[in-house]
Amino acid sequence: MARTVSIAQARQGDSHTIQEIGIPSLVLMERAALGATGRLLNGNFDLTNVLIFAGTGNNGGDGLAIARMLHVRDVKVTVMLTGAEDHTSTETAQQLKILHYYKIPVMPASTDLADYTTIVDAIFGIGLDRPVEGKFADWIDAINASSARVFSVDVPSGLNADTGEPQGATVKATATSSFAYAKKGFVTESGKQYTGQLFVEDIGVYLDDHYEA
Ligand SMILES: NC(=O)C1=CN([C@@H]2O[C@H](COP(=O)(O)OP(=O)(O)OC[C@H]3O[C@@H](n4cnc5c(N)ncnc54)[C@H](O)[C@@H]3O)[C@@H](O)[C@H]2O)[C@@H](O)CC1
Ligand SMILES: [K+]
Repeated sequence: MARTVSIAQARQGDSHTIQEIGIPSLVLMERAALGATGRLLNGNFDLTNVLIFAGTGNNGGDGLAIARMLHVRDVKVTVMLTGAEDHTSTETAQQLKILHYYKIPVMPASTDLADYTTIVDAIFGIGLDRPVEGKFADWIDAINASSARVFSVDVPSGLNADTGEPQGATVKATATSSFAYAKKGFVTESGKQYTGQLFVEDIGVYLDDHYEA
């Protein structure tokens, strides 16, 4: 079985790579998005009308980079953002700026998802830190109820990546691209029901040079 890591290990791997090795965060994000975009382009997804459902953290930033990579390949893509454009992480703000250059439509999140053939779930990754409730739960319920195929970025949003237990409303994905390593929660009986087909993308983060799991 492929190696799995805890959320703490995943975070440690990212920060070591960025801060000590010196590979910029946006480079890791670009590699993550390239890997995921390849799965979307080469997998069994109807890319007629793609929605990127993006959060304001770096998981959302990955989603925005995927939006751009699909757009330049002539895929029709729309972005829904769960929060205000001026309340995003640094990397996600940069990805938004790039999207605006390309004039890719960005709109506030909603539950009206009927038109989309594929939904990319980039709401929460390993930064999930509390149960999913309120409007976030409404959005995730709408994603799960839609007829679109759902592709999750790094972690199905709402899933506790350590335990594989849902933290309130949780996306049930058709497929998930996880970055660097699969997460421990994905191989539990519960977690397996949420990831769908699991891919692991090499983004240039390797734990063995500094950390014994
Ligand atoms: N540079 C890096 O560290 C990399 C990060 N990557 C991506 O970044 C993700 C982690 O990014 P972040 O640490 O920004 O975290 P996330 O983007 O997973 O989520 C953080 C945001 O969600 C909010 N949040 C958490 N739980 C919530 C809840 N229940 N209801 C409402 N809001 C909630 C937090 O307040 C925060 O604003 C990874 O999963 C991966 O997708 C990748 O781009 C690879 C490199
Ligand atoms: K996600």
